[in-house]
Amino acid sequence: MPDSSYAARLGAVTAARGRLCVGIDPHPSMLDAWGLPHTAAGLESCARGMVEALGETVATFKPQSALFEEYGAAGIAVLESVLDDIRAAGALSILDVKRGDIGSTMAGYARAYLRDEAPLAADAITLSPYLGYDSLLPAIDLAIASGRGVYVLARTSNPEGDHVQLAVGDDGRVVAQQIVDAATETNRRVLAELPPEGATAPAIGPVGLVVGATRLDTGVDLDAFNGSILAPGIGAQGGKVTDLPAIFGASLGHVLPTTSRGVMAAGPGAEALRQAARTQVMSMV
Ligand SMILES: O=C(O)c1cc(=O)[nH]c(=O)n1[C@@H]1O[C@H](COP(=O)(O)O)[C@@H](O)[C@H]1O
Repeated sequence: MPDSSYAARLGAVTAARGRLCVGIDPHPSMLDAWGLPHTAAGLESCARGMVEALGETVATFKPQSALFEEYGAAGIAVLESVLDDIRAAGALSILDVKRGDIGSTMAGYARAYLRDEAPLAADAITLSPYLGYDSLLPAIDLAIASGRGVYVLARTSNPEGDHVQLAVGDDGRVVAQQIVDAATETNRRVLAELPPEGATAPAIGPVGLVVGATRLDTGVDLDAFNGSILAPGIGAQGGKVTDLPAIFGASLGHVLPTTSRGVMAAGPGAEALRQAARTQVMSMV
């Protein structure tokens, strides 16, 4: 089990390395660009090459599970190696699996990714709340118990999400705001139960949110939110690091700006990848 909470480890690694989260999305088109075959061996060169080039400078990596799963057992084996590489490099892994299920089987997904002995154990995973925020509780509870984190989709980067996420509920709040408020409440409960540690106590809880960086007006109020915010959509989807202050305002300090193809497209050369990551970080200041 990790020796401290996800929030504490995230705080330490981002303080040392900055907040950029680099996605590992080995699309077939990315393998083509890197001159690699569409095989598990090509996948391995690409995905592990990303961590080899950036593992000691980037704080968090977000491998996208489907792009490994498409190679079957061999792809899953590569994903396990990538998660090990991230750990060995002193970075944190946010495995993008977007899981969401009824409670009883949600517990199975939780064991698959959030249990110490799990071959695919990550520091955090992404979750989809479409079956109801409370259906995610088995994963949230296991994450809390095992010093891990979760990121719940609230306001996604794609335009097709609007009709669900901006639908207005009985109490006048849009669905995305209900997710933000539910996550805030979970974090408040967890933080209230922590022993008083004074200045060393983490200021944020284990439940993060995904809020895309592709629009200036997210339609949700994040001011009271007390968790980490994953902000994908930078680069290939049109989001810009320079827009983050306008999008996130007072919550900016909790944001992990996230890009996958925006860095990967510079590969396969390690120095070119490092330069692409540096360029993203420099435009954040
Ligand atoms: O949960 C995610 O990571 C995610 C949520 C979202 O709203 N939008 C979004 O793009 N993502 C993921 O973030 C990554 C974006 O990749 P790029 O567009 O190449 O930077 C992909 O793995 C997406 O699945």
